Amino acid sequence: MTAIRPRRSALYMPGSNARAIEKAKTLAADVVIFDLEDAVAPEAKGEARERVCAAVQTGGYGRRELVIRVNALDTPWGEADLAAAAAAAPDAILVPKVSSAEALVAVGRRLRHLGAPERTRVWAMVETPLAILQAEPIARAARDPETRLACLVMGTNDLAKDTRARLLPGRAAMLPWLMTALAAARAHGIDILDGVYNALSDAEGFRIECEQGRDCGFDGKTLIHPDQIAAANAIFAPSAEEVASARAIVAAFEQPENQGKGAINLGGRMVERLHAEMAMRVLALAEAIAAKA
Ligand SMILES: CC(C)(COP(=O)(O)OP(=O)(O)OC[C@H]1O[C@@H](n2cnc3c(N)ncnc32)[C@H](O)[C@@H]1OP(=O)(O)O)[C@@H](O)C(=O)NCCC(=O)NCCSC(=O)C[C@H](O)C(=O)O
Ligand SMILES: [Mg+2]
Repeated sequence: MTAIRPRRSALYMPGSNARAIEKAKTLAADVVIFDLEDAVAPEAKGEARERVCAAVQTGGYGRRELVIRVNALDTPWGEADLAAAAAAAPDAILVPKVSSAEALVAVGRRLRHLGAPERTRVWAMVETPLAILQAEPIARAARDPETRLACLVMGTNDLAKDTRARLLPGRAAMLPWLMTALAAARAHGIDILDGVYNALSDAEGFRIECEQGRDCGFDGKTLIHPDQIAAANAIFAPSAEEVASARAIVAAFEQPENQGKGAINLGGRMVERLHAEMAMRVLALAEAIAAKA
């Protein structure tokens, strides 16, 4: 099994907000996303680019994964963002409004041309109606090493804007699109993060939406405020009961009497070898989270 990198909580912050960029060094988010796109006004784009790239190069963020969200390449800022981000060498560059696999191939080529280090991966926002319709080819681009694609990120605000679907409790309208993107990501072995929850002060609504995202299979949730980090970290981590159950399943299949069996009875439940594989992933994720502490 490849090493797991926990991505329970991915906190966006405007690249124009110096206080937030500094504060992120002390926050328990697994991922810090420095935004140069929608959270930054056009007149502040240049200054934000410089501030964000300097912060990434200077460091001080410990084990947090650092991601720069650039403006789309067809905007007046995209090319300069990509060049500056490539030189800053974050863990990943998040590309917004991706609607085709070809767009990712073009970004990958530009990054190679710019000399971006191999360790800098590409993440793609899934936030246009076309991206939903093209989710499988977009995720399949991860099989082409030139694209560097490692993770999809749902952009539910843009999806709501472009489709006119409403972001209501339960997300009935969004669920088919969330699951389409999730199936595409899983089919091609990459991670996928759920969209943001805009109601900053609604802790209960946020908890419910995190649990829904976790139960849908997302690896974590994108966040907009530090107050959302603790709940996301707890909900997207395996619970103590899940870890205990995973240990029991792995131990059961290690028993000599179960060596040749594909399915066993464990405490009144049928458990198959696929459950042992799932259990090993739960244990690996729990270990990776513990190693961060
Ligand atoms: C939403 C906010 C504008 C709220 O700001 P504010 O009211 O100022 O927050 P607080 O006063 O409660 O802040 C308390 C302290 O926390 C720091 N803070 C706040 N937000 C962040 C953050 N995101 N990261 C780091 N630190 C943050 C404040 O500086 C305060 O610190 P201190 O001075 O020490 O007390 C604001 O939270 C915000 O700007 N959030 C992020 C907005 C953003 O990045 N949006 C773009 C991404 S969302 C998106 O585009 C999704 C996708 O593309 C889609 O289509 O769906
Ligand atoms: Mg968006």
